[in-house]
Amino acid sequence: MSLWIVNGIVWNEVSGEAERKHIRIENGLIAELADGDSNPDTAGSEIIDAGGKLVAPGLIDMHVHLRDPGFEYKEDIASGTRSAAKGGFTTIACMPNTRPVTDNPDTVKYILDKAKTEGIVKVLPYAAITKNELGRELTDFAALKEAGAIGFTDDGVGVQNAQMMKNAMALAQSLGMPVIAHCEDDSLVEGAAVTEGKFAETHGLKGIPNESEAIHVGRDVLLAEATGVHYHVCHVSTEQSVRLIRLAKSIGVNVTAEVCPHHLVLSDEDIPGMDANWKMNPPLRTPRDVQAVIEGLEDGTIDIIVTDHAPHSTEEKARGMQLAPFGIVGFETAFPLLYTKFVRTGKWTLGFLLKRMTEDPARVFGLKEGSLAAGAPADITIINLEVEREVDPAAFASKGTNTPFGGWKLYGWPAATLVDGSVVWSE
Ligand SMILES: NC(=O)N[C@@H](CC(=O)O)C(=O)O
Ligand SMILES: [Zn+2]
Ligand SMILES: [Zn+2]
Repeated sequence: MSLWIVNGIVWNEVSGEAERKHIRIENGLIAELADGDSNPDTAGSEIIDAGGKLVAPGLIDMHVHLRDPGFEYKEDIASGTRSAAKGGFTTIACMPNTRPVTDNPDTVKYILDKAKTEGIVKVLPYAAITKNELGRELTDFAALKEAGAIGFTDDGVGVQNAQMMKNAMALAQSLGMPVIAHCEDDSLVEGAAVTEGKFAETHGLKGIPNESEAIHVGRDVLLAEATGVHYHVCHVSTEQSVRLIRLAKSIGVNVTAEVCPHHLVLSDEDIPGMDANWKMNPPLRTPRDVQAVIEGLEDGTIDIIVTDHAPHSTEEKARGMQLAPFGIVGFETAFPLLYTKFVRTGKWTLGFLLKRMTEDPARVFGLKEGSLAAGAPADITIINLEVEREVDPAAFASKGTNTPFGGWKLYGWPAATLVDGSVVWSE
């Protein structure tokens, strides 16, 4: 049976304007975008009336933590994909810092199987670069690719040894797979919880310096140049990293990069006190860094936006700034935050924001999703741009409530999410 989404507002990249359209879906694929003034023949079809809401390609998040297997008290594939769908995401790529670490084909298969039975959005697993993410021994890249892994990363920790990273890149390159890097030199961090900057100074804390991230970016773009691999930088947070990626791109290195909403809207000077809901890795940086990552995203140095959704339990986060684990949840605030802070204020067009969360991640990782073109999978998010609501962590679909954005008043709330033409979530 066909499905019509009528009276939706669709962003037209060519004209740079929003237009009213009716969308026909057949067999889980986009079949047709009809003019909003036309009167389509919907007889015998199912109909969703978007009622003037935005109809966007389903959002794509290439950096998330589903915590399954092993840390299901923080999140699992059922709760994590529900949280994603509620945030408007239809494809998510999950990190391998699970228990066991996703460093073996069985764990990749477990994630894919469970996503099929209990997940409600598309789940793409990454596999670890090194066994147990310990940085000592490479995993079996060929077997992990065969099992369904889409790339290799030790997210959560940096690969400390340059030769290990070079070997990983050469092997990934030979298999046509990307290497995705959490950039952090352990010797420069040593137990610090927040960035070097005003907050650390005021509270007499040791800070995490910008170089701890950028030194890996610099090393790795050289190794990417030498090996030719597609090298993707995780959660860019510093001015120095942006500068290095910009230079590497200018000389043709095959490098791409991502940034998180929190690094675009918050600096260390916004941290209200010793509250671990403001603790994540990389940490909130200085206002100067925030400006640099915004500019990097705007000029294309940074390709995509990801949430780095990193749920932890209330008990873990209650251990305080110094002892609590790093990470904040992100699915259910990402779009409203960026829409409210950058689009409603006139800094970005709606098209710019949508592209960085749909078409660009699809391009960078070679996915067929991320577009409303005829023939594309009917992964769709219907978003209410006009209603203001308060962020209520207690109402999250995620098991995690660890967010610094509780109580923020935002616009741009998803109203319904479709995957392959089926409604998987609606308010
Ligand atoms: N970002 C975080 O602060 N934490 C992530 C790890 C990571 O993304 O490096 C986690 O797994 O909790
Ligand atoms: Zn990371
Ligand atoms: Zn992460």
